[in-house]
Amino acid sequence: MPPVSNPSEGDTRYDKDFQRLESFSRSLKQKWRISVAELAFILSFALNFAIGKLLHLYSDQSEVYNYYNDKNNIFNQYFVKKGWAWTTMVIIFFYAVVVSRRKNEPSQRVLITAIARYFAATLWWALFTQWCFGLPIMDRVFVYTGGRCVVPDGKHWAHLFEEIDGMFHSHKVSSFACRSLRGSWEGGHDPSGHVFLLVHSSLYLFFEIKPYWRGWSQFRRNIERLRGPNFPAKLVDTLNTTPQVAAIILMALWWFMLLMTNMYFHSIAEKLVGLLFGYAAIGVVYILPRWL
Ligand SMILES: CCCCCCCCCCCCCCCC(=O)SCCNC(=O)CCNC(=O)[C@H](O)C(C)(C)COP(=O)(O)OP(=O)(O)OC[C@H]1O[C@@H](n2cnc3c(N)ncnc32)[C@H](O)[C@@H]1OP(=O)(O)O
Repeated sequence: MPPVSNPSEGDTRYDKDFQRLESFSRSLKQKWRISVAELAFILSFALNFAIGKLLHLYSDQSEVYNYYNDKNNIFNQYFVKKGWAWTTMVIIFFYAVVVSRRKNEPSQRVLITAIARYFAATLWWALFTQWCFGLPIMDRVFVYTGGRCVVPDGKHWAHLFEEIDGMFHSHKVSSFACRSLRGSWEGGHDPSGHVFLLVHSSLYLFFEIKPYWRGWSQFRRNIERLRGPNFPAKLVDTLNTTPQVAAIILMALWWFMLLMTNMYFHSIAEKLVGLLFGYAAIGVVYILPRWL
């Protein structure tokens, strides 16, 4: 029979651990102005990176190269590749519910600050992945480090391409345009757009929904209400009382897709650069103001 521990001894140990955790949480808040939950979520992307690498190294090849890291998989093509549109839809839905539930309180201030933060996050996403006074930042990093778009036939775009050894090279077209021309993106350091987008979007959603979070037990109660008949009506009801559910589902998908990217695509350095750019704007928008 296993030894039975004295319950009061267990309680004391539990109390001590709890006190330690509380004092860690206090000092984290005082020194770094972030909570344990925020730190855990921020670090979860580094953990994702480590798990992806370990799976890549130690799993069976058939598990590493699976449906979810095929470029044409549904989640990549319809979700990640349109990732900011999904994030936008979820946040609009979230604030629509929040505002509709604040019956007697004015919502103007809440909305104005939420819209300002949304535009700041959108601006950073656009500058990094779409356009930054010409090439987006991720493509600029690539061409500044010696990268080129190489196509077999670039005669029609002579002002953009230079012919070298029968192939056409350009450092003026974006990765998106290069892909459309069926060219290859060669040389240079190519920061991972996927890592950036998935981290940036998850952190943005996390920091937006966090002030409205009522704890896991409330969340569990609302989810448990989904059981039984008439699921669609109950789902609508749950989304109305707990709009965080929509954001959490999207964040779970982003975490999973990030794991696939970490398992299969890009070099370690390229993923780390994507991760740092993903952290950057969120740090400026949500954490930096706490020091002002
Ligand atoms: C309160 C709030 C109020 C709000 C009030 C709003 C008011 C309303 C105003 C509206 C204001 C407008 C706001 C804009 C509204 C939008 O949001 S509309 C815009 C919609 N567009 C999007 O969302 C686009 C999102 N996509 C992107 O940003 C870029 O495509 C990406 C994903 C960053 C590009 O990354 P990339 O260069 O493909 O990434 P990279 O990691 O380098 O990948 C390399 C390769 O590996 C593959 N790969 C990497 N990881 C994976 C993986 N996990 N699985 C499979 N393949 C993978 C990639 O597919 C890629 O392959 P190729 O496609 O090149 O063959």
